[in-house]
Amino acid sequence: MSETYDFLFKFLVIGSAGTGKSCLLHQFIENKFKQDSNHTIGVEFGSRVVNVGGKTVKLQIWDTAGQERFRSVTRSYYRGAAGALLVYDITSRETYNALTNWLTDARTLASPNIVIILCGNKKDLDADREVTFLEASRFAQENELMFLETSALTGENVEEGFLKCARTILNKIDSGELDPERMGSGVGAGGSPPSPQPTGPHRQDAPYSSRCFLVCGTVLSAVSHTLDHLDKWRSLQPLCPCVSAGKPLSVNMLGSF
Ligand SMILES: Nc1nc2c(ncn2[C@@H]2O[C@H](COP(=O)(O)OP(=O)(O)OP(=O)(O)O)[C@@H](O)[C@H]2O)c(=O)[nH]1
Repeated sequence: MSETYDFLFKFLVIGSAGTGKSCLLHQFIENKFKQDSNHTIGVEFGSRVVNVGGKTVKLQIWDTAGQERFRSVTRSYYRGAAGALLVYDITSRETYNALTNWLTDARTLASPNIVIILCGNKKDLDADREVTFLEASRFAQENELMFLETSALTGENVEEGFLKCARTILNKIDSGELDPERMGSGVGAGGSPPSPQPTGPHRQDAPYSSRCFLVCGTVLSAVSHTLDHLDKWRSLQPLCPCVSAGKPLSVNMLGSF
């Protein structure tokens, strides 16, 4: 059955490795905590239709890997995002200190006007807290971000985070500040999803070349070629026109990297 919605928003979930990005996405989509979450390889994807301010909005959410070695791949998915959850772990000052870099990437590669909500995740681990609510809210204020502390484990504020971001984007559309018709706005009208438009070697107009597979190989080199990992890879495959244009990936090809 096809879904109907008024708008489609492209969202990113960004932040350092281990902050709980995949668990936040899972909690939002499945309404439960993702047990045994592994590091994301490249980019994963989820979507959910929500009602915000009387409108039906489909959120197309890209969960990016936080590990540095995937940074060049994940950066190519920023373009055209309307909103982002910027995640740090309240029990890890290191992940908080990295926020400025993530923010710069989002505003440079997605759009200077991207709507960002800062999420201090693992709120349930208050006893191990390394970052206070007050300092993070100051950081948010100084950088014009919305801010919430969340817990992917208990579900606290997870829905609120995504909805707050969506509501702000809708308000910008209503006020005329954001033109949904503009290319790269990250907003699509009902039934016409904005394409992911990755840049770099995966960009839509890139002809097939060995270089494309080399980049894909960078992702794959981090993993052994078990069927489980092949499934992970397949979640990226439709986004890479180099692969989808008649060059299906096989276990043998994986083995050749
Ligand atoms: N206590 C607690 N643990 C959490 C929470 N969210 C995630 N975790 C744990 O934190 C670890 C990392 O979670 P992930 O969701 O895989 O982290 P990630 O940010 O997606 O990591 P990368 O994919 O490497 O970027 C896992 O062991 C989770 O079980 C939370 O809200 N509370």
